[in-house]
Order: sequence, then structure tokens, then C-alpha cells
Amino acid sequence: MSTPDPHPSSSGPRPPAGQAGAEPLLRTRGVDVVRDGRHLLRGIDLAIHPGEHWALLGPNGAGKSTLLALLGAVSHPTRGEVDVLGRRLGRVDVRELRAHLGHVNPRHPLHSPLTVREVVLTGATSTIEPDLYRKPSPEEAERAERLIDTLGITAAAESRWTTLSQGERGRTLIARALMPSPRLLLLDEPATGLDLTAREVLLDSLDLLRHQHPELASVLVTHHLEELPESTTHALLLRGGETVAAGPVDEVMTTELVSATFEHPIRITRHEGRWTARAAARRTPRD
Ligand SMILES: Nc1ncnc2c1ncn2[C@@H]1O[C@H](COP(=O)(O)OP(=O)(O)OP(=O)(O)O)[C@@H](O)[C@H]1O
Repeated sequence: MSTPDPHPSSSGPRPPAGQAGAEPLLRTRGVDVVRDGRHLLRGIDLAIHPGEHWALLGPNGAGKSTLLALLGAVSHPTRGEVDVLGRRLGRVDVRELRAHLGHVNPRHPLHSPLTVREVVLTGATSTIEPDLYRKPSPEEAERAERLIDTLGITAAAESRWTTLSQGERGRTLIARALMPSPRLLLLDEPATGLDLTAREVLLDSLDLLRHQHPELASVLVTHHLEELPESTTHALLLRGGETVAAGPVDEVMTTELVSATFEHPIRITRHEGRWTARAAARRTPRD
């Protein structure tokens, strides 16, 4: 079994980023997930290419986390095919595959007081705690500094995990996830619980990151359209485990399709690249 190449630039000429002609980094075909006799996902078809940044949107219980777990090689489908970085789930060592994915888990199980820099460096070994028998290479140390800078947490580099704000933790985990140069970044509700400034700083960091790494692809799960970075290119709308729509963001993020997804009349507007959603029919105070 060969190892997926984590450094696309080393594998010769590639098609331009974000174009459907390129090999997909992720592909699902006819995917069902059934647990305890219940369909959590049904008939999911999806292809994600280099340079594409997908929003995965849907109401509570729609199946977003279930789908993200498949895309991150954390679980397997009941039926259908999932190819991650060209490898079919069920035929590949998923631990090896996961090492090439940047998966940002908001419930990162770290309790020791590592500094931001130390947490970012644990991304090089895909461990929670530092490997005490392994010193980071100069290249890893330099990459960690660059990522800390991109994510705008240089001032906090010496701060300890236990004292970080939720926003600083989120950005630290994204920098950590990027340490092994993954081709794909999976983000599960990265803006949940952030105040306005922290959310805006996080979204700016994601835009900058995507600009600096044009071949990177990402999937970002959220319930809130306001939490989508401007650089979002595609969207998948899920309701009750089924796809309502999937494709380029301007075709999918429409008043009609988002209303159908959330089963409520919602009006979508896009202003300066960002989205807002409001209930379309509002009652007046006298009603
Ligand atoms: N192991 C399981 N067995 C049975 N049902 C499950 C299991 N895991 C999740 N579910 C159910 O599957 C449905 C989809 O869950 P999932 O967490 O994927 O939704 P979600 O879209 O991420 O929701 P939220 O927005 O609330 O996080 C939910 O109704 C959940 O209760």
C-alpha cells in the first residue's frame, strides 16, 4: 500500500486549483449511513477538488457531523463508496490516511498547559501531547512560526493552552492541523461560541490561509451563514440526512434552497462577499 502524497507540489504538474478537471481529493458515491436501523445519511454524492472550499450547512440533526466523520476517515459508510485522497475507505489503513488530513476538532482533548507554539508543533506528530523523545526539526519549527503568523496568534505564541480564549484555541488548532501540509482541512463549527471580533479574526485568517495555499481544499460545517468566510466556493445543504443541493456557492446558497433546507422561509443576502440569513416573514409587534 503506498502512502498518499501530502505535498502535491512534489508530484509534478497539476491541473489548476478549484477546477473540476482535477482529481477529486474527496469523493462519495451513493453513501448511506445507517445506525440502529435509522438512516443518518442517504444517497450522498459529493466530489471535492483542490482549491475548493465547501460549506456544509443544515439544521440540527441533519447529518453534518456524520458526513464530516466519513470525510475525515473517522467512520465508514454502511453502503456506498468514500474515496479520501484517492484511497477507498474500507481498503486502506485509516490511521495512515488521517495523518494527511487536517481535522480540526473543537473538543481537542488537551488538558496540560502547553504553549500555543507547543500545541501547534504537536501537529507534526499528530499527537495530543508532545513526543518527548523527538525534537522538532528546524523546518518544522519554521513552519510552525509561519502558521502561527498566518493565523494571527504570534502575540500569544508563549501563552498557555489552559489560559487561551476560545478564539485563540480555535486558531491554534487550525495552525496545528496544517503542520503536516494536509491537502484537505476539515473544520467542525470553528466559529461556535466566538464573540464578534474573534469570529471576524478567524474568518479573515481562513481567507488568508486559502489565499496563501491555493491547492488546499476545505470543508467547514456550520449552522450559520454569517460564519462562512468570503473565500467559500461551494456549499452542500443537508436536511434529514439527504442532499437538498450541492455545487457552486452562488447557485446553492439561495433564498429558496436554504429555506427548503431549514424548513422555514429565510431570506439570504450576500454583501461584500459575506452572507446573512433572516426569517423572510416577520410578525409585527401588534400581531
Ligand atoms: N451512533 C448513532 N446512533 C444513532 N443515531 C445517531 C448516532 N450518531 C448520531 N445519531 C443521530 O443522527 C442524526 C444526525 O446527527 P449529526 O450529529 O450528524 O447531525 P448534525 O447535522 O451534525 O447536528 P448538529 O447541528 O446538531 O450538530 C442525529 O439525529 C443524531 O441523534
